[in-house]
Amino acid sequence: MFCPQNGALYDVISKRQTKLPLPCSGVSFSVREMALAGVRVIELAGLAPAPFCGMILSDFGARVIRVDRTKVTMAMDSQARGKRSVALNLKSPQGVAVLKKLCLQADVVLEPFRKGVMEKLGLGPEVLLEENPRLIYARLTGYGQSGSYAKAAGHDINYLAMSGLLSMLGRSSEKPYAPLNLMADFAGGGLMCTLGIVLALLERSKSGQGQIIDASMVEGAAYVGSFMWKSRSLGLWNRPRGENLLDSGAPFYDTYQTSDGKHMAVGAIEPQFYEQLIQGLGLDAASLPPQLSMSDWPELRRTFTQVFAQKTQAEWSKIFDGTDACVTPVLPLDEAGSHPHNRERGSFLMDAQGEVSPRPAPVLSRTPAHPCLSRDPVVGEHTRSVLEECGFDSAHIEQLLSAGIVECNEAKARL
Ligand SMILES: C[C@H](CCC[C@@H](C)[C@H]1CC[C@H]2[C@@H]3[C@H](O)C[C@@H]4C[C@H](O)CC[C@]4(C)[C@H]3C[C@H](O)[C@]12C)C(=O)SCCNC(=O)CCNC(=O)[C@H](O)C(C)(C)COP(=O)(O)OP(=O)(O)OC[C@H]1O[C@@H](n2cnc3c(N)ncnc32)[C@H](O)[C@@H]1OP(=O)(O)O
Repeated sequence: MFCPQNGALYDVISKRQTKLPLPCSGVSFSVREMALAGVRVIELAGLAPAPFCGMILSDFGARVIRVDRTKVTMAMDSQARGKRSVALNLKSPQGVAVLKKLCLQADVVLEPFRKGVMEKLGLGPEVLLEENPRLIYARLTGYGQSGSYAKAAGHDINYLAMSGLLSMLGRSSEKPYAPLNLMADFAGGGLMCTLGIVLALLERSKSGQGQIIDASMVEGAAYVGSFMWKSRSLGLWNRPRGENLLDSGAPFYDTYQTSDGKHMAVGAIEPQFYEQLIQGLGLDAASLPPQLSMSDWPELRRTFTQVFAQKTQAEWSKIFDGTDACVTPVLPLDEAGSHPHNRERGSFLMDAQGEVSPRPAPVLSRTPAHPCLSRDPVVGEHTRSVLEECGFDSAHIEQLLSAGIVECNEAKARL
């Protein structure tokens, strides 16, 4: 994979820095070819969702400047690749003036705070859009910019609960559980906000106008889950939680432990795939209850549980690989990248620190993302260079530094 910042190429498989033809185009490329090349983003440092949005934008070529607080030692942002960091005290008028100047030259400002915080700082949309009418002002919150909860604190599980979806997640006779902080923070939050920003950029290319994006994680998560609402008429969710086709109720849509304590995932919904599942398990279909006989699902699950427990995950993978039985190994994070299919596609990358993580998705054929693989920025590492690019002269920068309005940690970054 390629790092636009330092031009390095890293081969994920051999774990060596090397000059490889790029997996997508096979030829060298320049940063300008990425889809978001030239887009300038000001990301105000926040928790998981906004940093994810900033990382996606950076992966696809945007120049993301993350505005960190001063007097913090470590960034909370583990999704910082490709970003530059400016440490700026927004609780000072001079700090606000610096941010305004950065936003004058930006295409996007992304703020992760609860409703009203930016207005309190004198950095609300009215102010920034007045100064830069082309600015796309993205507001990523839990509950949105209106409504009785708008100013309430919360986290992924709260937003997922308010979306309606959490009520559907969990096994029969167990309480609802949140699938990590995936649904509201990331799917309905960071990713949905990214969609909003890209839509607004596209629209601006016709209108020349910026606009405000009110990205509520409650609404984003619910929107991602639209299928749940729109498929109720199909009878997919008529039974209690955990007793339906796709919520762990159906034995042919579930996971099973193997003899080596690992698991296999089974998704054999259609009859023609279910038939191959039964064959792979070595069972006689005639001796089993009908696939869709819900009252027999507990018995069918017991049968599948007993059979899967007889072989290792590798043995079952050997049996089911290459079939349409819809049976796959449940891979832990540190094995997903080395599975043959994922390796063949280069679905995971290794950065300069040897950390493996997913490559950006989706893959665009002509202008693919090429995430930066060098280390994450130190808080305030790029303060001086960013301010210089923005037109601050050295005397002004020194004054801001000595007044503690900004911090510059170039030296620390070189340690
Ligand atoms: C499930 C996830 C949450 C996962 C979080 C984990 C990833 C992290 C949680 C704990 C972290 C670890 C811990 O901190 C210890 C280590 C620390 C070390 O540095 C790093 C490693 C750690 C192990 C660290 C690792 C991880 O980071 C953790 C495990 C979620 O659900 S995230 C989604 C949360 N919700 C939202 O984002 C919705 C919108 N936001 C909000 O509702 C609020 O922001 C929120 C999240 C409720 C927080 O409320 P809070 O009162 O704290 O802030 P706000 O009201 O938004 O106001 C912000 C104030 O900050 C001022 N400000 C902002 N920028 C600056 C600046 N540059 N200079 C000066 N001041 C600034 C701003 O003016 C506001 O001030 P006021 O309050 O006075 O208005």
